Amino acid sequence: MSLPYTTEKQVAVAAVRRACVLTNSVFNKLVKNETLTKVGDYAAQAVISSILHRAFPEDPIVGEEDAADLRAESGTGMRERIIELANEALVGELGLDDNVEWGMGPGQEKTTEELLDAIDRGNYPGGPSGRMWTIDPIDGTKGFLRGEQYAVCLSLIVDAQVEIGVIGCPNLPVDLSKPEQGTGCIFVAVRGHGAEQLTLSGASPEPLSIPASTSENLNFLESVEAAHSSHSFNDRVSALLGITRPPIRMDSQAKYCCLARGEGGAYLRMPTGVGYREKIWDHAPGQVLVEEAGGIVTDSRGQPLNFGLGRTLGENFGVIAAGKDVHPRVLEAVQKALSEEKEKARV
Ligand SMILES: Nc1ncnc2c1ncn2[C@@H]1O[C@H](COP(=O)(O)O)[C@@H](O)[C@H]1OP(=O)(O)O
Ligand SMILES: [Mg+2]
Ligand SMILES: [Mg+2]
Ligand SMILES: [Mg+2]
Repeated sequence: MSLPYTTEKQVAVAAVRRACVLTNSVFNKLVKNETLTKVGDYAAQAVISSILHRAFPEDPIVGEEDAADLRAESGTGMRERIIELANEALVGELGLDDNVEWGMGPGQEKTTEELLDAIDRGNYPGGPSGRMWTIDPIDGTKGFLRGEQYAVCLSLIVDAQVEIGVIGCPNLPVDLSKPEQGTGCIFVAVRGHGAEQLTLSGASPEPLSIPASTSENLNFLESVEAAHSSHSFNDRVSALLGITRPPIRMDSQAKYCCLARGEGGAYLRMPTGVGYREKIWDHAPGQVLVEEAGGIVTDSRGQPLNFGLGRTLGENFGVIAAGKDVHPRVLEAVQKALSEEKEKARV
């Protein structure tokens, strides 16, 4: 029997690989010299959306970016730059089995209008039923611009359940403890069929599973940006758990990837203020990856993340991702820290 979603998985990995080549070249050509933010985000969404559309023309897409500003822009050459970069990524030879037999070999150059439309195809509002893809072309834009961690993130959601997650991390060491081994990995999970790490060229799959953990070898993975998740809350939870090791801070869903391969031990993301709603593209690929590596992903109340409510996670409050043995302990400590905060606010 063939594995489910074989074509979807191949197309998704091919799309993420091409987008990673693109974002790498955007960084080297543009970001290093001038701060041209958003070029990589637009171009990568155009590439991934074009590849998905060729393979699955009926599938709707929930993408982070839209092309409204880009259509209105004139005189800066930004739009031309994006079109050129996207076309380079679409037609370039990647030198691997780029699935020509699936109709997925290098594509044809596209017109400006076609690529702007491809970006705008990410405007699907989401919802509880049917198939949809989520794209975060560059997750962790702040990390990308700093030359640190970022991720190209793609998922397939079917009836509100994440079935496939693919996360490309061009700057992530193959092994955090052995930086000399080089950087660049792609993480892939198919629901019910495990999680694996590939090289950036899509080769050498290694199965992933989260090892058992104790407080001694536990430390939190958390955002670099204090505005995106509360560092002080994590410090309190660490203290309650007797964790002495400092947190591992990194941008993007690379945190889910590290967790899935046994680095860190828990990813805790608590909101910093009222009002921000987490986006489905920021968590869908990470959720299936961690679950397929044997972990648990919930919000801070222990509720599953709800991917069927539209473009955001709705009422889900915070995220706790951890191995099976660690998750209940973190959840309990989070509850304790939350009730301490409430108590403090009362007096
Ligand atoms: N106030 C906020 N709270 C939580 N996440 C946020 C907030 N503002 C932006 N984000 C999102 O957090 C993600 C990055 O998380 P991290 O800091 O862990 O790498 C980005 O997708 C970013 O979205 P955006 O790209 O729209 O800025
Ligand atoms: Mg993001
Ligand atoms: Mg993004
Ligand atoms: Mg963004």
